[in-house]
Amino acid sequence: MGKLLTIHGGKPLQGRVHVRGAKNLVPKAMVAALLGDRPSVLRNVPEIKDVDVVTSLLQLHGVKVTKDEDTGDLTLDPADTKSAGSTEIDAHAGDSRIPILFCGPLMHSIGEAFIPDLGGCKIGDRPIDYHLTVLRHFGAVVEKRPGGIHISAPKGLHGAKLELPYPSVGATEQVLLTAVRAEGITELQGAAVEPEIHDLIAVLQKMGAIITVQTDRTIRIEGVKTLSGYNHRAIPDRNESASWASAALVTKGDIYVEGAMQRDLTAFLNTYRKIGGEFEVDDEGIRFWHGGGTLRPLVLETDVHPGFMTDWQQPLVVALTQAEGVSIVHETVYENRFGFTDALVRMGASIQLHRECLGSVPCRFGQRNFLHSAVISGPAILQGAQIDVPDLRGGFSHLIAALAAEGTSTVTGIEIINRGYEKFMDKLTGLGADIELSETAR
Ligand SMILES: CC(=O)N[C@H]1[C@@H](OP(=O)(O)OP(=O)(O)OC[C@H]2O[C@@H](n3ccc(=O)[nH]c3=O)[C@H](O)[C@@H]2O)O[C@H](CO)[C@@H](O)[C@@H]1O
Ligand SMILES: C=C(OP(=O)(O)O)C(=O)O
Repeated sequence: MGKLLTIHGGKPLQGRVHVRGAKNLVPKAMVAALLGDRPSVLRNVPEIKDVDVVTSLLQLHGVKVTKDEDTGDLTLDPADTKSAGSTEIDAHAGDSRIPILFCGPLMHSIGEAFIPDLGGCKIGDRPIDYHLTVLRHFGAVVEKRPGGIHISAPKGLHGAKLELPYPSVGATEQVLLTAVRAEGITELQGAAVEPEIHDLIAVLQKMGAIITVQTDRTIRIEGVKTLSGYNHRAIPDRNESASWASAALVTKGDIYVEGAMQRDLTAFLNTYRKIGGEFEVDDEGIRFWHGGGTLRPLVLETDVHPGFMTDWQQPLVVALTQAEGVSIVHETVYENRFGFTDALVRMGASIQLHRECLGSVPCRFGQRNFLHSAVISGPAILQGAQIDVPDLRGGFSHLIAALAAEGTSTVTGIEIINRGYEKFMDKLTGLGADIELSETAR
């Protein structure tokens, strides 16, 4: 049995939501706890599926994970870390990309790791070649096994001079989580510098790591023999914050996002202002609202930090369907992140996809036959439709389109949205959305 969400559109979302720790940091900080010789405490942990998946994987490896029922804080005790069977690991890996980050910590603590084939959003091919290349440079031996890879370090792990072909977030985290306890110095050039990476570095520094971040995307790590635990409050989820901001714009609403942090949303806020969204920042969060009148079209390119984050793109495209005129969006991070626009077109949006790079940000997809640029003409009157959620952000985007549409929409596959949006149904109801949940035979 699956869930069917019925959405009666046309009501502005109004009120307050609380955004907690970032999906793109919390599970990684949980993995970092494996590197310590003492328990760690992680605060501001959201109730999302990716946290459940990592909790199960850590428990399978002998890590004691205890949740404080009042605060939700997690205590992670790695004292009894052990190997786990590949079949069990596979069964618990879920739809997440985090298992690949267990490589370094498990090799340091038990000498080997089985990494299942990864989940995550199907928004491109998402290879793990950078991860495997850097791990081999550290001295790891990688073997393909049914359902995943086995990785070991028979001669130990040593520091390395590394350069990423593209500033991959995951591969940068792979380097950090491996280099901190490798013997000697690691220098990584071409590193990703997203706020979640800085927060992971803060976690590792609390544990005793020595990490320097230079202004030219170079990260230098001096390996240490042992690390202790940490006590850390995770940075708030900037991607969830941006999603609620887009929801306010699309539904002509007014949403105060408690926990939203201006510093990590600079590029988003600039774009929001240019298209006609209003916002007001205070110490606890940011209020986002539709400023009245018509929204303005925009030329936008996604990019690595400090550029416009790819995970903000999908909800913002829904807002651009409501702008008066032609907008152009060039997606340069993932080759296949516009699949969700099919449903928007069925709802009445005018969106054409192109293989060419419609922009100037250097992009790996231009000559490779990927529909990675979108031309959006608005404003469109959206109509309710039947929708099956394709991926996390695409799913949230469909929800806000349906909430703004005339008539009723029915949405299946909403479970995916739990990967990154804590209690999104409760939050939508609290904002006045007219929605009902029922069971379907799917
Ligand atoms: C759990 C998590 O934190 N997910 C985020 C993380 O994903 P993730 O860490 O998977 O994203 P990456 O930054 O690694 O990917 C960026 C690009 O590099 C490519 N690539 C990556 C690794 C590799 O070995 N080979 C390769 O070619 C990918 O296919 C993609 O085109 O950063 C992305 C970019 O900010 C975000 O959209 C995701 O929300
Ligand atoms: C692409 C995303 O996540 P993941 O890397 O977990 O699939 C996302 O959060 O939008």
